[in-house]
Amino acid sequence: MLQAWRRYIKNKFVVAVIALVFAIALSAIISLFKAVETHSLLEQESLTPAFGLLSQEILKPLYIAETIARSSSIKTQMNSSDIDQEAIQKKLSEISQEFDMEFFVASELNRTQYNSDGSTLSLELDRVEWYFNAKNNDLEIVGMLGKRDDIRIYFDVKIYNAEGTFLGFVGVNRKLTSFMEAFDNFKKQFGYDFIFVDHNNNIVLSSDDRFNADGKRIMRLEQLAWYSAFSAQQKNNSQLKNYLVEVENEDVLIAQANLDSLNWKMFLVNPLKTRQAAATEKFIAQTIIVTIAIFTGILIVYLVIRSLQGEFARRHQNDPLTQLPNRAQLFWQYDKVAKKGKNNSIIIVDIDHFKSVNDTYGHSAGDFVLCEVAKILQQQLRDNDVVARWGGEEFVILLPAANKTITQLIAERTRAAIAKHIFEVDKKVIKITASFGNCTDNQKSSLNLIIAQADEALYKAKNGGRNKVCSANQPIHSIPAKIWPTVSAK
Ligand SMILES: Nc1nc2c(ncn2[C@@H]2O[C@H](COP(=O)(O)OP(=O)(O)OP(=O)(O)O)[C@@H](O)[C@H]2O)c(=O)[nH]1
Repeated sequence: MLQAWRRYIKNKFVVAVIALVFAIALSAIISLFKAVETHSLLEQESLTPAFGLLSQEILKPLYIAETIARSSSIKTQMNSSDIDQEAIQKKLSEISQEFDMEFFVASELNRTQYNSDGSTLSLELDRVEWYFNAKNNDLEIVGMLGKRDDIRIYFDVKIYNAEGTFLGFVGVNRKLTSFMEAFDNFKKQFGYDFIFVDHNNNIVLSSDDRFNADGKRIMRLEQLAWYSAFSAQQKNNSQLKNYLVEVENEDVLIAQANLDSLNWKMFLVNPLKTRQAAATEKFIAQTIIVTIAIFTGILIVYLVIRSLQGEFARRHQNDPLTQLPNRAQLFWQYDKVAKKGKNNSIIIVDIDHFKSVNDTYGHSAGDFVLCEVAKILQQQLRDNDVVARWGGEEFVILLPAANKTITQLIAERTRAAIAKHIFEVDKKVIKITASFGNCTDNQKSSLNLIIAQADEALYKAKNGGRNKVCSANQPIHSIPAKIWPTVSAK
């Protein structure tokens, strides 16, 4: 018994270990795929708002200024020496309100700047330096940034007539306060810094204040450690790219976007250390959760299969000799019957002097008798009755919903059927009889208890001379607990 338990526990342990290893391996694979997926998603999620901000705050004013510079109505106005100031300022004021930016048009012909707020400015050589610098510059669009405390972005786009003659500028300026605030939040959330550089690799604007120009000096891209780690090819790349560079033993992810019309580049700089730690934590947490889920799943499936196997075995276990249900199945059948109602009866049938059949005619003759008796028992019973081989030369009949009188009648009829049956072995007729003990229970008692009482009655029948039917008359709850061993289905 102890050994069986040890074996049982050992088997369970092996199953658990196999399930655990399997679960860990499977969950690691799942988590890995998931982690790669999550990482890409995070990457995407973290970059999308940056590009969103970029297009909303920087590119939009630029595109609007370009569109105005190309519009034929503006060109016609600027080409004329008699500019309709009212019309042009009305137009600029409308656009300004619509897009929440300030615009101006600077005319080369009459050297006047018309602002969207209705004011004008005379473009005199000594007073308005930017105009003459920008005019003489090769760049078609000039981008500039104001001071950090009232941060604004300025774009001046050159206007030409159909013949290619320079007519002046369309200018736009936009406050970048919301851009900087949004980027500060973005930096807190994703750890990125942004850096804008112009065509000379001068840093025009950065979310890291250390890199912004302070009036005395302008920082250059080449002064940044991660840029020095770029290869020559990477430095010259004008495409939209992601690079992974190592700076002082730390991985830094750089995303580069080019603002072609301005000749600017924008870099998003992300030190990966914190993100890697977060990704590792996420991976471990995911692996643990998935492992527990898979392990629990496997164990549940295993236990369900075990229980179904037990149930199946109990239902279908038969005695190999007589093909009658065995003791385990009888218990299972009784449980079913007992749940339904009271008045269940048990008859124990014990072949008389069976030992002498074996001794006289041999063991196979004894087997033959057992099979014949089994057939007789089955023939005598109703469809719902169950006859099982209890062991040796003993049979148990379960009569659901049968009262004492019916039980006695059935037992008596069966006894008579065995007694008058002709058992013929090797052309010799063997006289076989059986003794019967029965008990009717109306309290849904355990099968062990009912059988114990039927057995008492059988004992009386044997003592009374055999080939007899005796009934138990004691109330069932007063029976001393002589418990029959139950047989497990395994
Ligand atoms: N042939 C055969 N004999 C069995 C089988 N199982 C048990 N027996 C025999 O059944 C006999 C039972 O003998 P006992 O318990 O002495 O009972 P009995 O001879 O029937 O005597 P009473 O019950 O007192 O009438 C034993 O000889 C067992 O070996 C079986 O499967 N096949």
